[in-house]
Amino acid sequence: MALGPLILLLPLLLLPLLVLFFMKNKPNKLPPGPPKLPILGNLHQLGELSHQSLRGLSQKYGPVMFLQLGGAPTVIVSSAEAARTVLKVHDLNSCSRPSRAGPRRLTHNFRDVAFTPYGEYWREMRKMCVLELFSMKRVQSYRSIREEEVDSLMNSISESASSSTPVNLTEKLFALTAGMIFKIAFGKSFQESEFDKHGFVKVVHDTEAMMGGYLAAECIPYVGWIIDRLTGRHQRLEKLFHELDHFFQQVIDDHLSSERKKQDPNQEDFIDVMLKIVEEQSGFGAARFSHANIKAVLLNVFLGGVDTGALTMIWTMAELVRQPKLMKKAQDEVRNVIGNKGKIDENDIDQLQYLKMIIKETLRLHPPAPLLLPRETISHFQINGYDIHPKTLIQVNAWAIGRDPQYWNNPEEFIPERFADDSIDFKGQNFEYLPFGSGRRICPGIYMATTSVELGLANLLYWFDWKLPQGMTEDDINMEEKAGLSLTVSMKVDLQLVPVKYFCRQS
Ligand code: HEM
Repeated sequence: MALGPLILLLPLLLLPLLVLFFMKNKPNKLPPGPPKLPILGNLHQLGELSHQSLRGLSQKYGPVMFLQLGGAPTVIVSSAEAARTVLKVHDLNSCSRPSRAGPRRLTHNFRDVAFTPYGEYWREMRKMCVLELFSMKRVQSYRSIREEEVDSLMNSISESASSSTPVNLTEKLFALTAGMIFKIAFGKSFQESEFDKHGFVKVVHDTEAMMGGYLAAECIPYVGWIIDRLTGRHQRLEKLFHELDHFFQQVIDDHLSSERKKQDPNQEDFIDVMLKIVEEQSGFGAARFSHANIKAVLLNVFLGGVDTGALTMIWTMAELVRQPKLMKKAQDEVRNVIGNKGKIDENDIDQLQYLKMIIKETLRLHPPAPLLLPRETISHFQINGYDIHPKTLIQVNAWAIGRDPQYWNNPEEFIPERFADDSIDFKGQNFEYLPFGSGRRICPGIYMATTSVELGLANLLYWFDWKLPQGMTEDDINMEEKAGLSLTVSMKVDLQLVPVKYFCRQS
């Protein structure tokens, strides 16, 4: 048979298939969003304080907004209702994480819990973390560590108080949370570790930048990898990986050394706990739990535990010193509850209701992770009638939601009393208030975080009055946020305050 007529008939034969194809892939209703550039998409509109620029854009385009961030289709969620739809109604559809190159490298190919895409392995890791590392019982077992670290900070502040010199609270509080995490996770003193203070701050911030940002290779096809090499980003990632890996390997080796003293089973550090799991190999299906898993989890703990807690305390002190009436109310509370006891017991903290409101208010105005951690969708769903496709990045702007006048009166003002009736908390059920996220991926370290933050702040308020350095007034405190592509947001300028002894410490 001649082929000519067959070729002519081909379009007719294919027509039904084409109709079916287009029906199945009918144009979708994506959320609205700003116009985009070729290749970059909307990356150029993010700015260095992306939660702020995204709030600006969402005021124009709506609480469910579509952006193309380089190669990544992204939906920005900026209302409590839309956050509820993503984090509760469609939690299972949207609880994965994007597989970016920075986290992939630093977590030994996603052997951690925080950055690992959703699946059986993540479920096992999350279970292990929740039951073994961050449980209430385990966190309580570290009480003496928290108390020792806070005590040593109070002693060092006392020295500055004797000479009436300002204290760099940003550095001190960072060293406090680092001190706690080093002992809890690595069984090692921060002061005696190889990281000096500034070196450590830098490592934490570099790691956050790598975890939060993109490599050009991920955004710009074909040539992106060249840009990463020219800008040095690729080399920085490799250097950081080796630096962290060397440190984690050293602390693991110390634990395996025959010279190490037998640990009190009631106060095992995180490495002790995880080395036992390596030995027993329970759970984790076919995947073996190895030293690489330990290192990846340690990285999460190091990132989750140090910066966030320190930032919460720093922003709190900055807000209080700007409003002396609130500072006094908080100090009166803690001094009345503790009296002349000269020691704050963690059991006393439950009575510090005003302090708890203050911490909630700080986390509303200054959530340490303003866009939570990025999520990636697994399957298609709709929000407000818009289609959200699989493999879409979802960012919830918790910072913008926490300052939205639709949910909060005088949202830009620091008013702890708004939490007086206790009906709103941060456990992920109030979608207008999400400092720890919500749903399957909610922060598993809430209890660990709040115990350290409450103890640290209660002590700062009990032992000292706080004055501004000479020549400064309350309005001079710079409350701006530091620009940078990071997962967390710090104050632009370090907080320096002068401590004045209220009680004399017996050290
Ligand atoms: C004030 C302190 C803290 C804040 C504000 C905070 C906030 C957050 C947020 C917003 C997320 C992402 C939630 C989501 O995707 O919905 C998260 C996840 C996480 N946080 Fe925290 N966090 C804090 C302290 C801690 C501490 C002390 C630890 C442990 C030492 C920790 C460990 C983690 C881990 C492992 C995840 C990942 C959970 C997962 O993906 O399954 N965090 N945190």
